[in-house]
Amino acid sequence: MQPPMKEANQRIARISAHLNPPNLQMGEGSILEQANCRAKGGAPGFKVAILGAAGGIGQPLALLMKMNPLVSVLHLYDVVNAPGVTADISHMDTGAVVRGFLGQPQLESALTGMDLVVIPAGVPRKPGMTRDDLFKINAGIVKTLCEGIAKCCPNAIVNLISNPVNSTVPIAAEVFKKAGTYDPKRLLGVTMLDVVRANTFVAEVLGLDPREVSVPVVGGHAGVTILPLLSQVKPPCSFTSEETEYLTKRIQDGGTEVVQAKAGAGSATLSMAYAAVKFADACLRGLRGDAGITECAFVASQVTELPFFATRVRLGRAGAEEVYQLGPLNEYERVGLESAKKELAASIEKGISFIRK
Ligand SMILES: NC(=O)C1=CN([C@@H]2O[C@H](COP(=O)(O)OP(=O)(O)OC[C@H]3O[C@@H](n4cnc5c(N)ncnc54)[C@H](O)[C@@H]3O)[C@@H](O)[C@H]2O)C=CC1
Ligand SMILES: O=C([O-])CC(=O)C(=O)O
Repeated sequence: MQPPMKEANQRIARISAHLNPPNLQMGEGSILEQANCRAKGGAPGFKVAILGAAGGIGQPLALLMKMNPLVSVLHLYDVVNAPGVTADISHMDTGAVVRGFLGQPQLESALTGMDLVVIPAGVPRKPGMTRDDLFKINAGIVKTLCEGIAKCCPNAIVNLISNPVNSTVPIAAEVFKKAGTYDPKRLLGVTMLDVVRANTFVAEVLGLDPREVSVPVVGGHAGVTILPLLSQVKPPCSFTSEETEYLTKRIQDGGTEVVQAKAGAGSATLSMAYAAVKFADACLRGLRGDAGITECAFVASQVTELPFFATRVRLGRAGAEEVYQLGPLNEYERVGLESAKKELAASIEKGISFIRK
């Protein structure tokens, strides 16, 4: 039976009133709450926030997270354009309820209650720049966002993408220490794109499907600190010294390859969103209690003398529950490790002193 005309008109008026752009800047009164819809995000799953959700990485990342069945609530935060991205993504007929948050005054609402916070906020490189050149701007952005996390969701797992990762992870750790909320297991620098690239490039050389290949990449996430362990590739295989040289360099320079190809229009966004979702999904499966989830990440570590280092970690309910050792290295990798540690030490120190100064 059709509702009476007056009631139907009222219902339409009530919903369309909430589709005005200002009301899409959701926080307290989300579009769903205001329109009194039945969906409240109560489906089983995890609550995930993306900080920097309107950016080159943030948008495809939001799209892919909205498709992830482990996500029940997806908060999209940015200092620009969050309402538009939120409106767009929220029309996808997948399970996660999407809410948007715009600007610093809505950061706390964006973060409250989150299980996982993914951070791709900050400026990307242009040709000729190193990742370290981004420190000046991104250090402050990461600091502010992590202060919000310490206050509103101190137990959330944090996936930090913003560059330079080798310094932003130490920055985040210092912010959390200052706030008294630091749990090293819950702070993970995302180096998954290095692994994704390594799998792809190694598969190309071997003539295999990249899905069958697994390459551990250790160290950090910039230039020589990115150290693929080609002696530990699965399935077991061997490389000529030319192949080793070519693959190591290509993996280390993968980011620069994209920056140059984009010629001023930014750095890797689509492959990064893919890698970020692959990593976030592993974290969520760990949170759910799945056994045997391992990925490489840049974490607090005792594997070397440095306080942070990327190796394979086991992901569980508490985050990075176990940090694996490097395993046997060949001579080429031992030399690479020394160069990686030298640069890493300086980048880590730079991040720490940014907060302690
Ligand atoms: N870890 C990794 O493997 C990779 C890291 N990156 C890094 O990810 C970062 C983002 O890259 P893109 O998405 O390409 O840049 P983008 O410029 O396209 O997007 C960044 C977004 O962050 C937002 N933002 C700026 N300040 C913010 C704040 N205080 N709070 C919240 N959001 C803020 C911007 O409004 C923008 O929407 C860069 O630092 C880049 O170097 C990029 C690729 C790989
Ligand atoms: O190269 C960049 O600036 C972005 C990045 O970290 C990557 O693509 O690996």
